[in-house]
Amino acid sequence: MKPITPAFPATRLRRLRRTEGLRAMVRENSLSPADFIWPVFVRDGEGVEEPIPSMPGVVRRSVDKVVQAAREAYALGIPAICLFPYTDPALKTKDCAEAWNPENLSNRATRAIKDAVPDLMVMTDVALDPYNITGHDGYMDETGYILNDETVEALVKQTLSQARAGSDIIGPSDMMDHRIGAMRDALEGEGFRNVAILSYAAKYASAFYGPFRDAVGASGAFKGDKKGYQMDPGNSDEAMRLIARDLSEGADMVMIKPGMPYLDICRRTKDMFGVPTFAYQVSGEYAMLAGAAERGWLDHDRVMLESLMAFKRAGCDGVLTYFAPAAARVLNG
Ligand SMILES: NCc1[nH]cc(CCC(=O)O)c1CC(=O)O
Repeated sequence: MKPITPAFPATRLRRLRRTEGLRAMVRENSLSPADFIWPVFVRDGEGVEEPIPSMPGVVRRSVDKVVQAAREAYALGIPAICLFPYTDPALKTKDCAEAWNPENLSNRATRAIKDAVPDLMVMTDVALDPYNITGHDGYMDETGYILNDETVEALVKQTLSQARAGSDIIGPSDMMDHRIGAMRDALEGEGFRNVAILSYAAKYASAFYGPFRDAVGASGAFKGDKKGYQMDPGNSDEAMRLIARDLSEGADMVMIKPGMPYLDICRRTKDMFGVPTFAYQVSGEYAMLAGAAERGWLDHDRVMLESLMAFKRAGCDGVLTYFAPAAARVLNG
């Protein structure tokens, strides 16, 4: 694009900024509740909503409360909810078998939501960390290396158990090589032709996940970092290779994560591939904004909407955000 800008005063760019009406007419991007996927933390019990101190305004919900949240999301026009289980430490094992237990929290919540609000899309997370005694996303050998192919086998079992429970969208967040191809084959093999995969394709080894690890109870046992499988924050070309690879293995949509510090990657992805592109505004991003707003240092609703608009401007079709219900409420007036 080559803008034509005659000399002043023929051009006064402020003319179109004068009133709200003019600004609305020429606004290039818009936000709507349909842009959001709402990540929700699930725990056991009944009637429970337990605050997460590092994420002001976010709670862990028992399954009945998750169903209530799902009804609320649907009424607000949010198309999808994404489930993250807080697993009882007693259920964490070396083989992570709870990950594919048909009766695990994630599967119970999926069935309950699909039963109560069938038109709300349920997205489920594939990775071993909520079930792993090490807190890592995959199996570890004696040297501390995260094993790829053995982990992919487990992820396939987890994927199938989520599909059987009724998950509409599988979200692999593990960053193992070839998991998308393996999951796609397994889904086709079991007749789950229309289960979509939203791949966490470019997921960085980020310090912004801290509050999330508290929220799912993965912080305790976790030692070290995830740099051996998640991406180096210095890389951008590698993100394009990962996205190309995941698309070629059968991902329907791709995600960049975290969001705000990686908007350049979102834009590159959209320009290069033109596929449905999502970003995850992660727990640490939420904590920065919500925490500052709580102290009165930032205007909560304004920074929320501005940060979400940035994703649309960067080319994203949608964003996973803990602000989803609050933003939808503001947008719906
Ligand atoms: N598979 C783990 C997973 N899935 C989503 C998040 C982070 C989400 C957030 O911070 O909001 C993480 C954390 C991690 O990789 O350690």
